Amino acid sequence: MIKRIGILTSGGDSPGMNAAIRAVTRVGINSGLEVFGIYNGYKGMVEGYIEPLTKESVSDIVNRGGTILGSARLPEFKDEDVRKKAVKQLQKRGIEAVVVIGGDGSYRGALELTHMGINCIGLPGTIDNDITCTDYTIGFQTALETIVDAVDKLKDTSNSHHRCSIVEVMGNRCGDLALWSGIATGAEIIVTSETGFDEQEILDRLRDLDLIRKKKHAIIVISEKITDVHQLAKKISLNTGFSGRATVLGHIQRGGSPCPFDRMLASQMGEKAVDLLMQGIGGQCVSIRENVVQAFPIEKALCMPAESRKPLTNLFERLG
Ligand SMILES: Nc1ncnc2c1ncn2[C@@H]1O[C@H](COP(=O)(O)OP(=O)(O)O)[C@@H](O)[C@H]1O
Ligand SMILES: O=P(O)(O)OC[C@H]1O[C@](O)(COP(=O)(O)O)[C@@H](O)[C@@H]1O
Ligand SMILES: [Mg+2]
Repeated sequence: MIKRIGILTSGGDSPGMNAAIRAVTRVGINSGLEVFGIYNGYKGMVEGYIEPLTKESVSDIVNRGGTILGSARLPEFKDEDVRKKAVKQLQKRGIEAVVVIGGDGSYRGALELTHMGINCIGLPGTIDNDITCTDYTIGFQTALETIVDAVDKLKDTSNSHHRCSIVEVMGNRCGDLALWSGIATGAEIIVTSETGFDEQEILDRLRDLDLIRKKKHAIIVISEKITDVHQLAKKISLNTGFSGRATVLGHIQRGGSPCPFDRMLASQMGEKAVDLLMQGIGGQCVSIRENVVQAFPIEKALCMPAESRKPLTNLFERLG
């Protein structure tokens, strides 16, 4: 039976990571384990920035955004020699297993560590919702709320000025934040890597919305890394009846108090991670599928093709 586990947060932070840290710590301690916080992701693991966590040290964080453990990206962790240093740091402290809260990159690190004898369980902490084996990642719903709030506000001012507002949202090649928020705010156009980007089609559609549909404003929600939204705004001003304005929401989407759904998800997933480690299981990640929190092999999770969002794209078109 294991006695000591570690916990870390890695990659881009997400609201709900703290709730997951709290759940792993409290469930772990209540199950007779000693729990160690590993600071700044894999960087802290390599450097030995590791300290014990107590029930008290995770008090009052269930509602806080960010991560009390800090997060970092350490590309060198792909190097086996660097990982060996990390394993030594864990062994020195008798830490036999680790809960890794992060996205797909962090999962790769967790799998490598498991292969090196440190059982790891991954929890999906990312706003992007780009972990295919889970219906929702911890932080996605909160980020969605932030985006919806921002778009609602932009809608007001766009309406007053006969404007087209382009709102660029995060997602790192996953269009879920754009698609969900576009539907929830009644946007006129949604652009993701799945829908594709055709500038001419967008300009034609905006002219139609202006001249035929007599719309007072238009909202375009677009995923990051698709086009230069400021240039697009200029083209809209030049070629349609709307004046174009672009807003890049940026890191504001990553902050804020987690919504109840994310707090619940983080708590349930944290509990599951501890239970798995106590059964001697590693190399798995926790997911929620059709409302059931369950384990899934990381190896499979990393090569699972993204589910088509066609049904939601169709819904969006039928709502137009
Ligand atoms: N192939 C890999 N092998 C080992 N560690 C990795 C690998 N890919 C990523 N990592 C580690 O995970 C960290 C976070 O990955 P990243 O892709 O930036 O964020 P996320 O986990 O949120 O997707 C990286 O900085 C690196 O330390
Ligand atoms: O914080 P950075 O380094 O600017 O990275 C921005 C990226 O991180 C994210 O916010 C979250 O991505 P990960 O969860 O995979 O780290 C992406 O949506 C975005 O592309
Ligand atoms: Mg990622």
